Amino acid sequence: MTDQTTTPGAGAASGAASDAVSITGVSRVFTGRRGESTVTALDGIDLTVSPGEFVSLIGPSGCGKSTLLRLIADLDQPTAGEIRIFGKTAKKARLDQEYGIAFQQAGLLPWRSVAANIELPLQLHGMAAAGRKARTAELLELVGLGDFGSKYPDQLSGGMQQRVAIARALAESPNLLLMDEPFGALDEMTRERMQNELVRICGETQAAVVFVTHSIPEAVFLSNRVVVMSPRPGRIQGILPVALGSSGQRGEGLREADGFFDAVSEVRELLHGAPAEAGARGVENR
Ligand SMILES: Nc1ncnc2c1ncn2[C@@H]1O[C@H](COP(=O)(O)OP(=O)(O)OP(=O)(O)O)[C@@H](O)[C@H]1O
Repeated sequence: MTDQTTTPGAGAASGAASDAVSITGVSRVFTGRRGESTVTALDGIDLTVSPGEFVSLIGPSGCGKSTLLRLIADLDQPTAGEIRIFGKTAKKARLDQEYGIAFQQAGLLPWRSVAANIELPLQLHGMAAAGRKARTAELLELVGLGDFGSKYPDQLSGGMQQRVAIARALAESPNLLLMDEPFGALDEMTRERMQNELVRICGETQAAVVFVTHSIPEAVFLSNRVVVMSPRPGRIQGILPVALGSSGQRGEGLREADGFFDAVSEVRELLHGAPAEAGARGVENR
């Protein structure tokens, strides 16, 4: 994870191959079935994410956070503009498995053991059994589930299931993780524990992360930069660098630190700078 005192990648998108993600002039307009109604979900988005950088997207419900993540993941295509991942088109990056994805629902296969869930992408891409076994053991340790490989998803708590999903997303050592509210369904205590875990994992893997959340403290705790989006049409309202130290310095104590509260307030103020009509509905202050 990069030091937050520098803000790598801040400013206009460069499109350089060295950027983990480069988004230039991206818009997404959804058109109704008969072409009569249109929704401009995103308008003129410019953003770069540097290798190893943790960037959160936050904003009112419906401002286009998930749409932006889906465009990066090549699950949808922009109406205008360009997206590059490590210099590749979104499609090429998807085919080359440049990133891992984790969503709110862990999405595990209930009939496969924890280890078999984690090794699925490796199996699909033809890795030999011995290599898969070794890599899976490594990943289980990384997410703190060393003793749970033979269990089945329904024998695990929600937080443990989410850790399995993260391990699976990391299976092929991607340099980029795309996460859409991965902790949204967890209780507050589990959620904070998972945030601590994610900070540690990112420190160890040095993966860049684009993370969608509704929680301001979660965004501040995890991120090098917080991208605040405005209500429809989704635009970037502002980008806040979070100077709270490297992953090693982001422990439990940070949640009580003055700098943490200050950053939370700054994000809140940026959010409230959004047009008052839509307010910041759908954003949690906890
Ligand atoms: N496939 C689609 N067809 C039509 N409209 C869509 C489609 N996907 C998203 N939208 C619209 O685009 C806008 C942005 O949606 P999106 O899900 O990206 O918002 P969000 O910020 O992730 O919301 P939330 O915080 O509630 O999850 C919304 O108005 C939504 O209704």
